[in-house]
Amino acid sequence: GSVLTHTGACARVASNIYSKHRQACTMANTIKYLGQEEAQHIDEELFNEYSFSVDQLMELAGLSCATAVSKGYPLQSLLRSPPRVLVICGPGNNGGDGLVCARHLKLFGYEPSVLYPKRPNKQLFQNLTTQCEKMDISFLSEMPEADVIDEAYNLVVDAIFGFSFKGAVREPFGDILSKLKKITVPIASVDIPSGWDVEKGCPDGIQPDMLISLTAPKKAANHFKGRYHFLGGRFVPPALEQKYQLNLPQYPGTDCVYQLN
Ligand SMILES: NC(=O)C1=CN([C@@H]2O[C@H](COP(=O)(O)OP(=O)(O)OC[C@H]3O[C@@H](n4cnc5c(N)ncnc54)[C@H](OP(=O)(O)O)[C@@H]3O)[C@@H](O)[C@H]2O)[C@@H](O)CC1
Ligand SMILES: [K+]
Repeated sequence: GSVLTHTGACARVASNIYSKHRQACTMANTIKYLGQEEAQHIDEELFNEYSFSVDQLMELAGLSCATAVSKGYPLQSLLRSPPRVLVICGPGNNGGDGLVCARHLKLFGYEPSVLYPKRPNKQLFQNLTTQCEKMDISFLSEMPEADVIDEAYNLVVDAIFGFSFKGAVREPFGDILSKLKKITVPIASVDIPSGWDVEKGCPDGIQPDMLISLTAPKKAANHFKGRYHFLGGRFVPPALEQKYQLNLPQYPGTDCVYQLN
């Protein structure tokens, strides 16, 4: 009896080790980290060939970001009450993801405030702004000092720049990023840590605690040293995934995020 039990236990341990090993190998070998141009091509293809609208994908991207935040920083774990979160939105679609994220964070019970200093003159972004305002999400008129952020907020969502960022940072974002370098509360970056080169990263840039890669990680994610790396944006059609050999991991059940580490 005891021999049989022992054999069974060994087989279970072995199969466990094997499946963990296989999981680790699949992870290490296959998920593709995209270059800037490749990320832009996939983006164009989703809209032009697959007929998605920006609103659709942005909603799923922003929902993924809010979900990842709630997994990494659950309401009951926050040190400051009320559960304030500062969401900083940039002038492109990364900023749009931030607005959607703020709205979902509010629905999840957080108290988001948005800083949105450069607003594009497009209906989509005006709508997202109105939706936030109607949900009593406050918009700040200027970037708070680093010590004020540390006192008032539990974390900062960085939705300033995504995969179209290029060149030297222009104002007012230079000032905003230099303040973000001084804060001690965690930063959760949407798609790419803002100010980082999309492929090479930025050793003296902001150092987020969380990165939410959308669609697929970008090469800059190789330089991410924070605690939580999530994959979100569960909207990639299998044919597109195959064409670009993205080798995305299997999202668990119906989850909209996958924790990479
Ligand atoms: N298919 C997908 O994968 C999906 C992608 N989605 C999301 O979209 C993101 C990509 O969005 P994007 O292409 O609109 O560009 P983004 O990175 O937000 O920045 C562009 C803005 O920044 C500005 N800017 C640039 N450089 C600058 C500088 N040095 N200093 C200052 N400003 C600078 C630039 O200004 P401009 O050069 O035009 O004056 C422009 O206004 C992607 O990362 C993901 O988050 C999801 O929503 C849905 C599905
Ligand atoms: K970002």
